[in-house]
Amino acid sequence: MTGATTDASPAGGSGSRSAGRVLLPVATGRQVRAYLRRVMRGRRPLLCATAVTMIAESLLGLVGPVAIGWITQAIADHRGVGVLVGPVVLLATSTVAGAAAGWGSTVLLARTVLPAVARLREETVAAAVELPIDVVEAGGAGDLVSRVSGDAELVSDAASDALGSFIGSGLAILAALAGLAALDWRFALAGLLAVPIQAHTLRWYLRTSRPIYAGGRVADGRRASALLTGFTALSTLRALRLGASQRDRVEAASAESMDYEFRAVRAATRFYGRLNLAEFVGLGAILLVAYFLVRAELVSLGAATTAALFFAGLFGPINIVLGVFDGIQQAGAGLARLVGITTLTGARDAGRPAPGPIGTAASLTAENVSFGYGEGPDVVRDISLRLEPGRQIAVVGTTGSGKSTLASLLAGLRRPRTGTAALDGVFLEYIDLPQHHVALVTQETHVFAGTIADNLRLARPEATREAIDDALHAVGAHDWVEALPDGIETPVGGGGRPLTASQAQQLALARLWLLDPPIVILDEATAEAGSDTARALDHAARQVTRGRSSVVIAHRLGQAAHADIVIVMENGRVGERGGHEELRAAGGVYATLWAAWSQASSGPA
Ligand SMILES: Nc1ncnc2c1ncn2[C@@H]1O[C@H](COP(=O)(O)OP(=O)(O)OP(=O)(O)O)[C@@H](O)[C@H]1O
Repeated sequence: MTGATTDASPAGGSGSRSAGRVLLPVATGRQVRAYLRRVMRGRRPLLCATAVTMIAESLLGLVGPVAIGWITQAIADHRGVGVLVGPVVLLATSTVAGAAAGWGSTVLLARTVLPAVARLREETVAAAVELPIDVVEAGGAGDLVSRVSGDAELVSDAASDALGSFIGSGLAILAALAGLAALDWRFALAGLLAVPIQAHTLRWYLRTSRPIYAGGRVADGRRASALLTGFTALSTLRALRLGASQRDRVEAASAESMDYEFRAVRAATRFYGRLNLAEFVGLGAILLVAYFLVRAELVSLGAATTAALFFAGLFGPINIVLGVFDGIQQAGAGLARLVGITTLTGARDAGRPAPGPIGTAASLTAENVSFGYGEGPDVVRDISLRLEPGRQIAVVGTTGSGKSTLASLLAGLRRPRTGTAALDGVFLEYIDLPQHHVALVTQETHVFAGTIADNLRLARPEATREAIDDALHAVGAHDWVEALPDGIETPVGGGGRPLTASQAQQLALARLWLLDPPIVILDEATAEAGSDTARALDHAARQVTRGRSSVVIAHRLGQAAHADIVIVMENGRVGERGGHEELRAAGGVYATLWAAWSQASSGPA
């Protein structure tokens, strides 16, 4: 099992604990490097071509100062205008060629790096979608959202912008230093006086800003979690008048996040201030050296001008390179959080047995499955069952006995604490998107923003009009959908036409019909027993389970009468197990429940 949310994540990434919550893991430096090597594999030729055009761009950038130096010298020597033609043509050509090389390097960089960033985004979103619910719950959905949005944005910006500037400016610096040395080694030496100050400043800045950025990203995740909790639990918070305390939580998370931002800005201001000092020292030294060298006639005035221009021309690239560390540090913190998500599925895949083909006649088994929420006690205890192809198991029990929890374990949405849930012998957590094999309809059905047809085509994008009508007929929703002004094209969900709970449930069942999975698990409890709605939903449920293997959480006891096996849950355990008639005859808990049910309702539907 991948206990992904503990401090020592299974993949070795470090999870962080905050305010009692264990956040999703953050990848280690080694994991990030391994990930980068993997995504950049096969892109080496493009990367080399990018580097070559960047070097060309930087070298061409040096031609300008050299040409201006020649021109200055020619004017100082009172030479004829004809002498200027060569340097001027060189200046113009190098400018055009430099612009072309700059364009080429930008295009190549985009082709090299942007697909890698896109892949990182895709992989992390895919990994995030596959995370078991308990991992997301423990880590906080907000943290996950902030990773796949904010962190992905930082990495994308750094890769497409900062990285290019970093490489280009780094090369420009090297070339300019070489140019300085070529003019006179003493110029290079004078310019190098700035380096110790810059190196010290950079070391100080990296040491200071790394924890600020890492902490800031985590704080942003926490703020997103607090906000998301506020939105998703809005009605509960309002009903219980808990708005103020939730607002306090959001404010505290925002204050923490802002504190990190202030600290980052303070560090950056001091960083740039110290860099200005380094420039002042370097340029002062070069001008001093130039003064003495020209006076001693060891270098020409033109060479001295070129040297000063070279050094002044270094300010921009140096500031860019050092400033880019800012972006790279932030992106590094974001990248570690993104790769942290992929380590969870990576750890799962490392232990994954090669799954054989899972057929449509697969059998679903649970062996000694136990589960509890968070660090709480087990609410499902030591349950074993086997669902044979085409058979139906009904699970009954009092409220809170663990039925819905068992349903989510059998659907692979949650992972057992101990024991295993498997499909044809393959553990559910080793199967990509087990919903393709096992589909679950829960008590909370989400109506997605879009038309009714859009909602149904989520299950099968290529579904024809006829297929959609069939599905609606099967679940008994065809008539009310047809009666809507735009039929299946009527907008529903998020601002669209409101649907009743049982209509939403019917749409969920129609989606299931289109999805056509071999195994279905039904855990819906929208309708009051004995009502017309209950009868309609029971009919729809029977339609979608016909010919399939199914587990029906029988919130209305009448649903159990048609099952091959009935399991009675008591306090998380299997209390009784057997056929409907067999259990009725046994005179135990089920018989009592059934008698009460039959009396209270107008009879089984
Ligand atoms: N997300 C959760 N976090 C913590 N505890 C939970 C969570 N969901 C359920 N529980 C607890 O687990 C136990 C089993 O709940 P479960 O919903 O599985 O029971 P159930 O038999 O399906 O109940 P019902 O018929 O009311 O839906 C209950 O004590 C419940 O309070």
